[in-house]
Amino acid sequence: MQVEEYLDKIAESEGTVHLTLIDPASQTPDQAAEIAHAAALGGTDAIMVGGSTGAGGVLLDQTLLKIKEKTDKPTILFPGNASGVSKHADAIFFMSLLNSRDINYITTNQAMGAPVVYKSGIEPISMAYIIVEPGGTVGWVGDAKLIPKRKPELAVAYALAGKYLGMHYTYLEAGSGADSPVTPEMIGAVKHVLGNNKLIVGGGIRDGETAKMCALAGADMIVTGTILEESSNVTAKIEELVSAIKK
Ligand SMILES: CC(C)=CCC/C(C)=C/CC/C(C)=C/CC/C(C)=C/COP(=O)(O)OP(=O)(O)O
Ligand SMILES: O=P(O)(O)OC[C@@H](O)CO
Ligand SMILES: [Mg+2]
Repeated sequence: MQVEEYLDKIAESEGTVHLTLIDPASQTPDQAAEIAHAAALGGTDAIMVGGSTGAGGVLLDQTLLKIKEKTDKPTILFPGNASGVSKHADAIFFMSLLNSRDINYITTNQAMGAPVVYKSGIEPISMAYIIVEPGGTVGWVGDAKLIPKRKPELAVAYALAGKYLGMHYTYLEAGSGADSPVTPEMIGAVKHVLGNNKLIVGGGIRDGETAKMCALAGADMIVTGTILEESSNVTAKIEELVSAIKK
């Protein structure tokens, strides 16, 4: 089964998907594989691999290879630029940062990365990437014109544009390590116009209660990264998050 179909099926049958984000720059490949293994035991559905700084090349390849030794969960690239593509992943979130001011993040990195995706045969999953305040490192790196937290209508406008451009997924991003995630009002307003298109929410989600709030507001998939890097018991943390968002 293709990864997109796999994720969509889980969203349908279990209500919400949990995605574990691993940044190859944050630990060794062996440590990354331990986190992925522990996350799989806790019930995560797939492993996203990427970071906004220094996440390409040998470190990315080694991280993916080690993760694949330790778990059968699908691996999905979450690239910060064209160097974030690796043939060792199962799929890639092939995203355009719709509210960037920099054409590099709207189409150029995509053009530079596309031939690598083509040759490697990994599955591209088209995605509209929208960054909301505070935006964190990724907002700065991607030169995003941040969507104000209290302006859901602007997020709705970008999400609709992505949908009409044919993108299957929409990712509302508050930035890795954000103090608080995207508001339920914004999530609900965006999901309302997306209909059956899948909505991913990430940035600043640290506990089951917050994850549940995002899921109830309309998120189809929840991403957590930072909290897992900080957890002493990744399996228990994932169990907390997963049990809060699944039917
Ligand atoms: C499709 C291709 C080949 C490239 C897309 C390139 C685009 C649009 C990038 C968007 C801007 C960007 C810098 C995204 C990075 C996404 C990401 C991996 C963020 C989270 O990484 P963390 O490691 O959690 O955050 P820090 O890097 O801030 O720690
Ligand atoms: O690290 P956290 O805050 O979980 O954010 C995850 C993801 O949305 C970052 O791209
Ligand atoms: Mg990081």
